[in-house]
Amino acid sequence: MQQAFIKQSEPLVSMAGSSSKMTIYPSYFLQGMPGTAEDLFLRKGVADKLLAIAAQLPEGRKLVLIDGWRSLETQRFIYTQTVAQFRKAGHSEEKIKKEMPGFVAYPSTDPAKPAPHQTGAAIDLTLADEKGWLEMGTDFDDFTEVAYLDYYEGKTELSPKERQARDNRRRLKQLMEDAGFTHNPSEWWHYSYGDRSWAQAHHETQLYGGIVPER
Ligand SMILES: C[C@@H](N)C(=O)N[C@H](C)C(=O)O
Ligand SMILES: [Zn+2]
Repeated sequence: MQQAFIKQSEPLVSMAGSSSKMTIYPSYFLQGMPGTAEDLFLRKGVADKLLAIAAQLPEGRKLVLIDGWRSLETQRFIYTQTVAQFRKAGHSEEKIKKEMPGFVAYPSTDPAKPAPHQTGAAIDLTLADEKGWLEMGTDFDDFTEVAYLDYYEGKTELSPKERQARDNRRRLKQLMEDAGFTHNPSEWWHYSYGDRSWAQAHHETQLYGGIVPER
């Protein structure tokens, strides 16, 4: 029997031009991936939370939204491409199996067990100021341990650039967690509100299921 997600009827809304303190950088569209659009969509409730975070940012600071709702086609493409990259880099099949769930979720055709971005409740994002994206220590989608959210925590010998990255990751985490989002320990850029990992972290019921309009 299909699980009833209590906010499943909530619409996806466009984030393009939604706030002067928020920009979109639809990375997968810009990389020419299949199933992408030159816009970024999120569940209305998730979008409202991000708009509230953006509104409280200091002058000159912005949120940069990199990816939100993701089609099955795009999730499949990223998954397949990343497995191929890991194999090319010489990673063992055991290492790939262990690391993939943290870096790229398995593409699901079951709306009751969706990959996080298929729900429209997961967001990849960063912070920017007048000079550009803030230092975070790695690029977006750098699938190495340096991207782990806590990578710089507990390290005593940090360069000035690494200290900046640690502090900026902390800033983003604080903003997101204060608004009720949950983080992905493997990726400093990935947060969610209302999907399965959020439900597990908050001892709540998952609010949103997948939106899988494709074959
Ligand atoms: C692919 C990356 N940007 C991402 O979103 N990873 C998480 C784990 C996902 O695919 O849900
Ligand atoms: Zn993500």
